[in-house]
Amino acid sequence: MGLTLFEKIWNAHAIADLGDGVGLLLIDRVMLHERTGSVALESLAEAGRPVMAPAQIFVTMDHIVDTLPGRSDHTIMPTGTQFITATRKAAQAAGLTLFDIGDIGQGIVHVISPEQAIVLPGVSLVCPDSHTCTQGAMGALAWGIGSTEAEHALATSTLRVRKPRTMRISVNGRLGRGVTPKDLALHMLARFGAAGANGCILEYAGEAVRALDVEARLTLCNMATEMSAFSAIIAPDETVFAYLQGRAYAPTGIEWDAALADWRTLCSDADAVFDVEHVVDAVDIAPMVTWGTSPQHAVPIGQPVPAFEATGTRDTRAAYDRALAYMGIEAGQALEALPIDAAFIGSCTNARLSDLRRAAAVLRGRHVAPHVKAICVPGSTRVKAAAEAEGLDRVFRDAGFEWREAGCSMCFFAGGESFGHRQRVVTSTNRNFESRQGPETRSHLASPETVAASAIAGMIADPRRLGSA
Ligand SMILES: CC(C)[C@H](C(=O)O)[C@@H](O)C(=O)O
Ligand code: SF4
Repeated sequence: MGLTLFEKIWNAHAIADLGDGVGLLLIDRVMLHERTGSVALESLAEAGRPVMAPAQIFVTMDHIVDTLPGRSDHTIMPTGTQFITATRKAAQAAGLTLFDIGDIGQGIVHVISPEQAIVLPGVSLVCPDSHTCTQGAMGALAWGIGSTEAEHALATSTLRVRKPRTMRISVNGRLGRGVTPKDLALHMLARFGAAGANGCILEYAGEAVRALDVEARLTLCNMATEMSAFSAIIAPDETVFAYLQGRAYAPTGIEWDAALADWRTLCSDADAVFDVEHVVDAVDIAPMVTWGTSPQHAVPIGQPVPAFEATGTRDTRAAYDRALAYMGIEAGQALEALPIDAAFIGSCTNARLSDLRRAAAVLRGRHVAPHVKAICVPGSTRVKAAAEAEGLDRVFRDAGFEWREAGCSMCFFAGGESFGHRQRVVTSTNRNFESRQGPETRSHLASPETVAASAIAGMIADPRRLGSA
């Protein structure tokens, strides 16, 4: 029987079989950010244990750092500065690579890693952050861990891992005009549910996935954690290899040639067997938006809020009622044309250059509705610089968007900056949980072009109706 891509990478990193389905794996890269990384680094230093392989550890400032222009170590979050300074101090003391405030390499951890070829096909990479699954789009085994596990990985370059079950979702056909990988991810969440990939390593395959560029694949894999997957992975191909060549940490010369030969073997064998298989048809998918407080609460924009009976058995009646009450909407109500207070383009899901380009194409020559607070936060300082080099910042600013420094920003309200009480936000992020973007904020997840179209309309809008100006 053939092997899945996951099994090939697992076998290449297995040091010992610890029994009961648990293996000890070699860890090639650890990525850290100031929110959870500081905890791991400090605790390790307190225990007097050194980092085993400092050259394989990369640290960035993204979660707590302000994204306001002219930022410094000072943050709106009262205790935020401590996280930043502690992370810097610990990273410097341990001799780690640090992408600090003001550094071109700074940005959201899952954006800067592919951007600098820190993550490569076939490597094992961990980060104390649940969206580490994003990086599986490069053909790596990359997954989110806790701070204690991060400590272990830092000290030993190994980790105990329970072998996940395997799942493959094959996406046939091609996505239609104006339909994005974010819509595909939300479509799958609506169909399979927030527990749909429970603990599985989820391989995305099929014609529609092969056709995606690297940034689109990153968006798709980003939301696997919202389906409770262990992680996601896509077999690396020429699209990925071309993207990586020449980037900062990519191999060069004969090492590149050797790596390429190895990477070309990284795919699931034709006779590999997965524990679970699903097939999705890309042509069936329309631009999506969420109506509730879980990413699984997603519907095509043109459809009304579904009745409880139509949502399957995933929510209890009480949870469904609570979600609607929280969101201030009713069953059967149209989502399209629902008035909004704010629009947010940012996050590790949808703040790469291609996302900003597509949103800018919607915004060009238009202006956001007067009552809408609209913010764009590039995913990394490099994305910001590249966007500015082609004038996208002007498009956003002229349209009435704030143009920010790179970071997680208002994807995740952690006591810092936020949208106002009960504000309705259309957002390109990945989580619409209660109070995710501020006190009792009402978040509607969507693609960057849907966020842009909605900002202009002042209400939830289908970007296909607006098109490029
Ligand atoms: C703060 C961090 C640990 C958290 C995560 O793990 O994902 C955050 O990034 C999020 O998106 O909720
Ligand atoms: S952008 Fe949002 S989802 Fe991504 S790592 Fe930051 S807080 Fe988490």
